[in-house]
Amino acid sequence: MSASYSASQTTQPSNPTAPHADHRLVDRSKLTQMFQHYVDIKDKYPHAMLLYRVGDFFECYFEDAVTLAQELELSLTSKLVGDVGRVAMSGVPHHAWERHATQLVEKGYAVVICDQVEDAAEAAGRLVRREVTRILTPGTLLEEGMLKSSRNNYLAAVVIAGEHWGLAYADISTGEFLTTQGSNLEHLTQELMRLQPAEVLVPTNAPDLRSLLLRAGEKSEHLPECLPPSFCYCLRSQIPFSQAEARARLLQKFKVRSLEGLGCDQLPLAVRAAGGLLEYLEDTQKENAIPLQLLRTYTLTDFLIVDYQTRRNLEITQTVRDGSFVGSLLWALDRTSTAMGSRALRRWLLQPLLDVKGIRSRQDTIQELVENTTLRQELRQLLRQIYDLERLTGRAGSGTAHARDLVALADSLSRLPELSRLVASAHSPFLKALQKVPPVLEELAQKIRAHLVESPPIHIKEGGLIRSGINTQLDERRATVEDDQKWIANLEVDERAKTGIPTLKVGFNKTFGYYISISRAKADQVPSNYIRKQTLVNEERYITPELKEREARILTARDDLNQLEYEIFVALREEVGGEAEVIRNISRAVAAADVLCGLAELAVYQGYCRPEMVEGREINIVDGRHPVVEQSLPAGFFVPNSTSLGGETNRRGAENAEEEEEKGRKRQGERGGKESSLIPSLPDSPHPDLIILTGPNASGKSCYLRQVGLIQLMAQIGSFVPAGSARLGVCDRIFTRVGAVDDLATGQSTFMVEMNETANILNHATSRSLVLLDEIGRGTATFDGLSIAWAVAEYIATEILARTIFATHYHELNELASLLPNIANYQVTVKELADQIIFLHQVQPGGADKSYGIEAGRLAGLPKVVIARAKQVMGQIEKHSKIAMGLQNLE
Ligand SMILES: Nc1ncnc2c1ncn2[C@@H]1O[C@H](COP(=O)(O)OP(=O)(O)OP(=O)(O)O)[C@@H](O)[C@H]1O
Repeated sequence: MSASYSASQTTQPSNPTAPHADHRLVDRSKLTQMFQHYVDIKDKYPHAMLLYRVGDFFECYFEDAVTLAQELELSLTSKLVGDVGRVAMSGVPHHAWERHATQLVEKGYAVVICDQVEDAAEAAGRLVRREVTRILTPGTLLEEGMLKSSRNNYLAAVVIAGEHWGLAYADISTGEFLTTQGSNLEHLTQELMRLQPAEVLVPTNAPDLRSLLLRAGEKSEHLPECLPPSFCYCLRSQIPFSQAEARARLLQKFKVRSLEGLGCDQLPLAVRAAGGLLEYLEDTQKENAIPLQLLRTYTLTDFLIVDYQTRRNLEITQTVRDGSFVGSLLWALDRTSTAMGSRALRRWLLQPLLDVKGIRSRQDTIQELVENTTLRQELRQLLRQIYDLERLTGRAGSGTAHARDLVALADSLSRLPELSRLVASAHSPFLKALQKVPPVLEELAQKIRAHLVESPPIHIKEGGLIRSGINTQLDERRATVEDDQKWIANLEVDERAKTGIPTLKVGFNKTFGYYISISRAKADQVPSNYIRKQTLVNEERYITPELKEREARILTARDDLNQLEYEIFVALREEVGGEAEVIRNISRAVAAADVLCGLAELAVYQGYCRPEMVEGREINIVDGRHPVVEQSLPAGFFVPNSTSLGGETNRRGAENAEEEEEKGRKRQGERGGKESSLIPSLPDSPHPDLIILTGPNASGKSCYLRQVGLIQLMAQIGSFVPAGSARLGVCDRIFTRVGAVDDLATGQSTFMVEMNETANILNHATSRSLVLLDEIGRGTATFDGLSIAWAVAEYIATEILARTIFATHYHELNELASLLPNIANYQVTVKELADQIIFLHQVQPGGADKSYGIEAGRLAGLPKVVIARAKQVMGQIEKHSKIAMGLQNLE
């Protein structure tokens, strides 16, 4: 049973006079009609928080009341219900439900909204009609206030069969819907970590087949162990995830005869996951038909693979230290002007490209915008006036948009023709995509503007939305109401004249409606047709039959008017929803142009260059900079450094990874699993495959290492890069092994974490990969560590041939370069003065010939004798540690 439910489940209090706090334990025959309805609904959604509309409040009763009060720190009261006695109760004002529901969803609860769907007056004495109008779960949010504008909110579904898996995900607020399949569970984990879904659906054999929501970190025997614990999971029935049902559902949803066009015909697990996800939406979104885009099938290997550790180490979307956005690569690069662009940039950074053509067309667009300053600036200005078209459309399509959303949508749509005029003579692909605006969108924008007033109210059932002249019936009703209102407005003047009471007033309140108010001192002067309704301290309130008649007319006419306005609005909203596909197509183009325009702006202001993307394995960066550190230092303080790795001359490896794996296997076989040959026949090269990078603490090794990784990653999203110039071959993966932290959650030691990560790299890297290793072997005894570091570097340089930078304090590793021609030594230089070390942050060829640890100890104030002794010990160690020579003797 889910903890979200058990948290809300409270046992019957031992004190018989305490309010009931478990709806299952009351005698239902004794409940009032409304409460019977309440418990019926609660039975249907036992695992969700039920917010039940009563008048101006959404109320919770029984166990939900207790949970609501606890979770949102509200007061818990009770209500006397029929003959069952008191029932625990708490609630929130109806206009604030979104805020409170958001908090509950953030805490991992599913929330069911049961609203009044008719006016209390309409019900005229019988029970007001109430229906479940919305079910909110973390992955199915649509409301503006509940979503972060700069990131997608994904709902994912997984199907696992042995080592094979299917994964589908959708952002129902923007309509994206994708699916994929794989055969290695580790890849599933990595993909989930990339997506960071708000909710993950998992088919299960759990006995209770209704939705069970497990909050992040919560355990369940029904949850497959391979799934990372950091997400919110929803356990679902197996049936909609079956091949037949899932397939049928997809065919029906997308009105296609076969799944071939969607690309998943031959991917049964991908189909099952996507079908299961669709069923969940049907189940939770009720009549709100979510406008999803056509399902797209993708393959993990279509993109540069950046695993979770690497994304974390390179601080792509958040910093390692405190998980903040400020200081991350995304923070440094984001100059977008729209929410859509901001989300797209995040997606691009998490899924860089492999396809050189795709990269170049992004570069071409950036280049055009870099070169054409006026175009860039005008484009940015115009983009700023475009609201979140993707999400506004989503809300229109799902019937949750209010009138202000449609006005914002119309405003944005009417910017599109301006946008198209602006880019009319542009020639790069992503700007050309904006040149044609489907005429239907202009018409739609005009229609919305023609129908809706300029600043409509937030509530859509209380009138004041629709302009006059749109609907004759509406105009007639309005005229009647206005006439009657005029009559009432004149009444005060007329009655004052008639009665001779100058202080007479006409007022209105919710309980009595319209009334005539007269001070008590003048009460003896009231005419005989006045009927006294209420006596206050200083005044008497009256009505007249004529006033009441007018009032009834006004109120009914106003209700009718509001209803008619609502109907016109809903029809308009549906029309907008009907164009979701067209709007979203252009939104995607706007988002992409926004990202590229932002990257162009960045390139200009930060002095980035267009990297030349080449076919080979080359990574050639002249005067590269770290994009984030550079921005956090005063201008001109960052010291640029160059990098040259993996030139053509080193290409001993095969063209593609598969061939390479095969070669690797052969190599392994030839040696009968023996250790690798120490001196491979590699030609000398100015572009090594592996750089051993040494230098004192805080000299800039980590910074340099990351800068190379970030430049490569930026290049593969199509961005310009912080360098004087760059020639870059496309990488298939970037690996990092950086720093050392104990993984307390899994109880693994620093050293084990480090070894696991290193093993992962050695087992998966290819000659097309970029490997960044920062300190290997520090978490164990020095000799163990040094030996492992040596063997790892050697293995990479001889067997894998991945482009690698290996930062280390073991300057003994510099000896490797004398053995292997594709290894080069680099050092980050410092200037030593008598009593201080000056960091130059310059990376230069050559290895640091000494470790600065003892020096650092001296500067820190260690006693002189300790320093002197340390130097003696050091001398001894060095004397006996000519590793290369020793190993050669072994051969
Ligand atoms: N190229 C550079 N230009 C200017 N400042 C730099 C440069 N590289 C690094 N720095 C500064 O030096 C600081 C230390 O750099 P970094 O953490 O990379 O050192 P390190 O050699 O890896 O140290 P340790 O061995 O202790 O891990 C950085 O925070 C940065 O502010």
